[in-house]
Amino acid sequence: MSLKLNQVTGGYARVPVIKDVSFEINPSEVVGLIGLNGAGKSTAIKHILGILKPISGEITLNEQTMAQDTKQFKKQIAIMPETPVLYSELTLKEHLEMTIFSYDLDYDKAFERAEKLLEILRLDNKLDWLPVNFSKGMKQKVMIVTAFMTDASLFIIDEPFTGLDPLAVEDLLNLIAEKKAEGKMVLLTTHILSTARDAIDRFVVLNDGRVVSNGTLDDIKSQYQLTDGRLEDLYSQLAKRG
Ligand SMILES: Nc1ncnc2c1ncn2[C@@H]1O[C@H](COP(=O)(O)OP(=O)(O)OP(=O)(O)O)[C@@H](O)[C@H]1O
Repeated sequence: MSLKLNQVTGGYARVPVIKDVSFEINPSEVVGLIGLNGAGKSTAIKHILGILKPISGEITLNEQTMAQDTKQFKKQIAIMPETPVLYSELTLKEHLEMTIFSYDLDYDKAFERAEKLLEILRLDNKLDWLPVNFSKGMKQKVMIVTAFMTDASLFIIDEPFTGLDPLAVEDLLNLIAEKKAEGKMVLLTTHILSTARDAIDRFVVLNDGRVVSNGTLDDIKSQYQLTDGRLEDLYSQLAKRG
């Protein structure tokens, strides 16, 4: 089981935004995709999800490309998007059911998993609520539930920490650790390195659409000579390198 990006160049309307991007994620690995605003993180994710097609290069998940079996490929990926995607006319329960149907999950087992997640995230008495009733953080929590109730092999979690309260951040970090222990792969993008650093096994640093580093925290610290241990200082170095 692995996700592999092999020399992927791609972008919008055939204008390259990510260039020659290669990295992989292995089972039980949490990879942090990091970089400045506009570095190409979301664009890379859109290629993995098949929303954008590479101009060149290849993406495989568990040795298969999306073109080989689109439905199977997509079923193996769960996404917690940066901006929650909720349907205004569907209740929380109906969102859970939509996930069950789109991932072809066993209804009872998946619903049981979802109920446990709702309890952890303190949303368990809100099954009949509509999105209009949810706060920003609650909407993000719904996205956590719909991602983590699946049996995907790759979990993509895009900038999750900004709208969540400290308890929910801790809950999410615990859920990520659980997935890792189950042998799943996690791709996490965030600017909040102080929160994420202990959860991340390997950092893939993008700058201007290219991978400029791929390594552990210690590798990154030594590459960028972050002597006082502040990982955030990486950003000013990236800005200088432009
Ligand atoms: N829909 C789009 N059409 C054209 N260009 C886009 C589109 N979305 C993003 N871009 C461009 O692609 C580049 C990379 O953007 P991307 O959203 O991938 O960056 P990011 O690393 O995710 O940034 P952030 O940290 O701000 O979320 C930027 O130059 C941006 O202007």
